[in-house]
Amino acid sequence: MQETRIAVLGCGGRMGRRLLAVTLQSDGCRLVGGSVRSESPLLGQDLGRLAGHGDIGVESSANTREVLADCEVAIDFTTPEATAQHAAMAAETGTALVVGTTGMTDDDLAALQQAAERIPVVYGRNMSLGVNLLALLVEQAARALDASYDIEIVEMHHRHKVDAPSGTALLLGEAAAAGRSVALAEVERQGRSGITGSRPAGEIGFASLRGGDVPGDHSVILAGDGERIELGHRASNRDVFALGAVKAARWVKGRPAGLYGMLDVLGLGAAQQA
Ligand SMILES: NC(=O)C1=CN([C@@H]2O[C@H](COP(=O)(O)OP(=O)(O)OC[C@H]3O[C@@H](n4cnc5c(N)ncnc54)[C@H](OP(=O)(O)O)[C@@H]3O)[C@@H](O)[C@H]2O)C=CC1
Ligand SMILES: O=C(O)C1=N[C@H](C(=O)O)C[C@H](O)C1
Repeated sequence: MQETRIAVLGCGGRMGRRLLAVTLQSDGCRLVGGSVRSESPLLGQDLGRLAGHGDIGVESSANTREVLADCEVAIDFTTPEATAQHAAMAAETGTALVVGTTGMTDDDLAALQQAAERIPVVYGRNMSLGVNLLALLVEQAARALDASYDIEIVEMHHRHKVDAPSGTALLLGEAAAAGRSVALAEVERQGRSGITGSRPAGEIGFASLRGGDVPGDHSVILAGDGERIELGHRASNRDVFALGAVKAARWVKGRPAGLYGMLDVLGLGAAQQA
């Protein structure tokens, strides 16, 4: 099989470095570029060194357009603003995209959708096999149980995470809401404090914890009278996300333009779930 030429946008970040390393170690992949911001102290660094390997003779660049033009698939785990700009550029260069950035606004998502009219884009708020399987189980459990079972979603992440609830928590909330055939926006409750009143039936609650170096823990609790069901996932390192992203990069190469989700990549179902 032909090699997939991959570039990593935001290659100096926590995920960026693991994406470099996993791409370098993956059969059928060639790491051909990486971008950093023009102000970054990591500009011009060898990508192999950034990944914790030996030098590979490819340096980080602040010329994102050139990086995009030189690869077949770009993987983007940066910030919502940067991802929206990268999507517009990738549509111009005709480069396929794999996006893992969370905290995207409706406008940022619209930029991804617009790009997906011209290029194939995989968008996944969690690239691990386990979380995507968990989302299917949550949907099934929420469908099987009536609204006398209260659904609460708890997530914990490292102290550096800037968005809450996590993209994964929202993905799991959407899965639970789909199981109940309601829109999440109609029933979600993000955080509680003060005199909140008693809990309305049907609410889907979110709680976010931050601390230490936790790569990502998620629990979905379905609490009824006399029993409680807990479905959960714990990532023990970031490679589980990077491996999913590189798998998506290999999968998306050569696909028609469109917005795809990790369920498509993982072959877990026809649903378009990002
Ligand atoms: N979908 C999934 O499976 C996962 C998603 N994520 C998401 O990925 C994102 C990144 O997470 P994480 O790696 O922890 O965060 P980091 O802050 O460590 O990394 C983000 C990187 O993007 C860089 N960056 C920002 N703007 C640009 C730009 N215009 N051009 C090039 N680089 C840019 C930053 O550079 P600088 O430092 O110079 O500002 C930084 O190095 C988050 O949204 C997170 O939620 C994380 C893990 C898994
Ligand atoms: O910022 C992170 O680290 C993570 N972000 C994603 C999210 O917001 O769900 C995925 C993973 O949990 C790690």
